Amino acid sequence: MQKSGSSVDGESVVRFAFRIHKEYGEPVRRILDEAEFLDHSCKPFADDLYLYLPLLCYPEKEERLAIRDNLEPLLKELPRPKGKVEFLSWYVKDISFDIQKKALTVSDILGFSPAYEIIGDIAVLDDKIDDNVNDNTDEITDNNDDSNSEKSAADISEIAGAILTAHPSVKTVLLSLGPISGEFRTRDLKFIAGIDKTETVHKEYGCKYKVDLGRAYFTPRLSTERRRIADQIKSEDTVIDMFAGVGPYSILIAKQSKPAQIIANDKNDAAVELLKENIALNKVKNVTALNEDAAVLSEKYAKTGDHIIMNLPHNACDFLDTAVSICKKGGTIHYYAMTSDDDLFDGSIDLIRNAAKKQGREIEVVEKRSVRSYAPHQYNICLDVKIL
Ligand SMILES: C[S@@+](CC[C@H](N)C(=O)[O-])C[C@H]1O[C@@H](n2cnc3c(N)ncnc32)[C@H](O)[C@@H]1O
Repeated sequence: MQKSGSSVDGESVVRFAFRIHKEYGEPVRRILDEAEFLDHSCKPFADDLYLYLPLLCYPEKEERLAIRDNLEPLLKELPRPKGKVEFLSWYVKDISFDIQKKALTVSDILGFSPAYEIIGDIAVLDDKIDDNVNDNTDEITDNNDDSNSEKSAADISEIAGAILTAHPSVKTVLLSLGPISGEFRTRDLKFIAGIDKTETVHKEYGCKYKVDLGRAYFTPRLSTERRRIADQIKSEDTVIDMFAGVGPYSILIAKQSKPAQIIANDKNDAAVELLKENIALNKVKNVTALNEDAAVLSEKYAKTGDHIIMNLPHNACDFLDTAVSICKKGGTIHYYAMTSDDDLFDGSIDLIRNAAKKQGREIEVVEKRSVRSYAPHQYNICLDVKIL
């Protein structure tokens, strides 16, 4: 990276800017942010036509080429902005940006860091928010040590107030009364502050998911994992999402990878209702929503899937016979499980090999991943396994 000439003048600072037509602003901002070029200490601004994004520095030639390679396909996909578009240089120097005032965080207000998770405009308070605590992604904010379950009602309402102050976009604070549990992986929630509701719309990688946290499973913590799977899907593929929930794998795949067809199934009626709404909300056409027990999928979909997604980590093993039977020769099963560090992968691989063997098939393990930690020495893993 080359150093940009920058100077501070009271409330503003001079930076290199990335200038792009306003209608392309959000996806471009995301790509530059992912490439870690955005200077978050300054406020982006727009004039009549263009958005100016503050850069930490002027990228080196190779970095500029990489940014261009990432942006060009995306810009081609988006509709051309209306009105006259001048193709000016993306990089402009000596642009003055206002400095972002540092917002108060929840721990600034409270003096400690409670555990909570934000989904859409709802914050869920709990020290065991999900199937998966001790997660090392950054989608949980201020999630450190404390157990909210041991706090008094007054403490809880003080925490809720701090969350509402520190996150102006949060409209509702709920308290999770226990872990995610049961066949449909849902949780009991208690309303604490703001607007009394459990429904919201969560945005992720350009997709919108309507969720109802009381009636169907959803976690934002798997966003990177969902993207990893979507990156493997090709346009001619058939994808079978056996435990689709409200559709975060299927819809991202439909939008990003545009495969021939996606069968998205869940046994929970409420999840499938939301899945259908999410298909409409995201305007994806190639997703078929089913409301079945996954065990019956082999009747209709024998040997049709190029990718079988088995995101039911606590008991995906019970559905391996079905998964093998609906997987085409050479197709891939994405198998999620909860395992401990004394046997992260081998036991699960044996289960998949045995299920394949029963149907006269062999396996090839393509990838073994620890997706996130779940409890001390316990991990949520994913195995990508070809069924030959
Ligand atoms: C861990 S959640 C994953 C949902 C979704 N893939 C996601 O990432 O948000 C597992 C889902 O499997 C569904 N499920 C549980 N048992 C099932 C079965 N026998 N057949 C189909 N779906 C089932 C639950 O209702 C739940 O939505």
